[in-house]
Amino acid sequence: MYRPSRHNLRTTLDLFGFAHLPRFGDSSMAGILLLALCGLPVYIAIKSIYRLYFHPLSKIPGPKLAAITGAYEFYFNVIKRGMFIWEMERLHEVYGPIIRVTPNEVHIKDSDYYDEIYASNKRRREKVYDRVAKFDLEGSGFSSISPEDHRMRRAQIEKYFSRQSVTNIEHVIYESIDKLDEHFQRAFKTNQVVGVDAGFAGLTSDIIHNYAYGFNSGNLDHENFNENVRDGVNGLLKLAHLLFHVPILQTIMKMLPLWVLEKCNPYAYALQSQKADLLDRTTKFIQGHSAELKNRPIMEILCTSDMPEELREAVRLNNEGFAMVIGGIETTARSLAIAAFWLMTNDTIKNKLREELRTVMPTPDSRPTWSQLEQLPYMSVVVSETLRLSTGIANRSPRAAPSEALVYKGYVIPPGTPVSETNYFVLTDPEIFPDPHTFDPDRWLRAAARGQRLDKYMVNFSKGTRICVGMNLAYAELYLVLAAFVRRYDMELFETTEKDIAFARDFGTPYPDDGNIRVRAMVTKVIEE
Ligand code: HEM
Repeated sequence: MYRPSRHNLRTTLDLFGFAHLPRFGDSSMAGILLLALCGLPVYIAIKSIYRLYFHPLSKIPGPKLAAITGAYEFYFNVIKRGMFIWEMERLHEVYGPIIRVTPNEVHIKDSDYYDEIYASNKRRREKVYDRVAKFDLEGSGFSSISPEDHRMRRAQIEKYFSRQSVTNIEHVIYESIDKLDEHFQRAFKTNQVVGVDAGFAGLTSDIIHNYAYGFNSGNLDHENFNENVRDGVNGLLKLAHLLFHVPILQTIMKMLPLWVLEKCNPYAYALQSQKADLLDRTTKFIQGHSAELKNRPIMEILCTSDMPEELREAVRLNNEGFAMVIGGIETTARSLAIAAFWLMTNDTIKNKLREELRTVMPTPDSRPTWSQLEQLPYMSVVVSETLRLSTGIANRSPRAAPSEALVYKGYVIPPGTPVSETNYFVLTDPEIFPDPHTFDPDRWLRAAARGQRLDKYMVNFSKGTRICVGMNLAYAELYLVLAAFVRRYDMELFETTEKDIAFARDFGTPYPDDGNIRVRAMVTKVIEE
């Protein structure tokens, strides 16, 4: 067998003009290696000294290690799996309301400062590339960095999520409620345990797939709500910390054939195969294949509408649709599951709500509109309290003010610095929501009677220009589904405790300590009157 000798290899290199390269075995090569070995620690030392004493954020309080290296966050989020949020909570107790959480990012824990960071379009705010890149939604409104790109992309989709547009699709939500009802009725008759969280995820998944892509994801037609359809979204969420710290994995994941991915990582496989399926549908829409529905889905309209050439590319358009799918399933489904949990554990609240619902739902199968339900005072505060305790997005989403120095309690944050708050800290701020972990809808009524406006602190959907585009759909789902749930059945929790819903780990959305959020129940009564 031919083996190139060192001489042969060298001659070849010389021939191709690489004569200047150091030769293996040469003393110069050893010198370079030695320099690299010694240089690396020196480089790290110089960089650390710079970050600690000369960096523009060097005056911001916080642990030295977090100021020196992103490995601090890596340790808590990747090695200890989703625990950096609790470390940040601890650091705030030690260092105060403003801390430097990474070499380049400042975190503030002050519910009254939130609007400064997540500001309206009068004050320019940008997203931070590294923080959105991990979601691989390049070109979508969600992933846009500059306000100009964001405005242009969001303008294409926000009309489909206006109050009026969502009101127009209430029948789609009711179709899914009816299917869920069949499951609950069957579980009652057969005395079987029902996976309430999976049922709600099936419902939100069917609705958003139907509305955005025009097909029924079929979750509610499936006996167990086709639970593994959640794997794609959960896959993305569970991998997000790792992909943030080791971005090359994203590229590798996309390059690997699906069958290899299936063997290596079932979550990554679920994510990539779901995305590939949706891309296929987007491509067909672009080629003019219609979903043959009376109401054309958002993606079909987008793919055939007049928009600047640069916005029409299939992968970009699909990322826009996939952002709706990711945003629209677990967030709302978890809120519904958490509401179900608290309503099952508190008969007084459930009965009070049921009595109020009777005013617009004379029979259990009445179909009140979202707008009717919103006018019910107790229903409204149950929804607010549900959202407060379910958090929605757990991970911080920093903003940078490129042309403005933010000032907080005498600390000047230079323009362009990523600054964040964590929604959970606002939603459980004991100064605003005393006894914050108790499900207490009446707190909203008591505060209103005192003239205090708690809704100012409802940051579940973020604030400012980047506020959730699907907020109206989420509200409509919460109102319509919870009304039907409370008016139609009595349920008892089955092998489910607060531990199964408690926020213990941050994987983008809140996860319990072990596995996914889980609310299982027995239907003890189907209400007839
Ligand atoms: C309880 C339910 C929901 C919660 C708590 C929630 C929360 C949020 C938050 C906090 C953001 C801002 C993210 C950031 O700053 O990086 C956001 C953005 C977004 N959400 Fe939601 N969301 C919910 C439901 C939905 C639904 C039903 C959809 C379906 C369309 C959706 C689609 C989106 C999209 C596309 C964005 C990006 C918007 C933009 O940047 O213009 N979300 N959501």
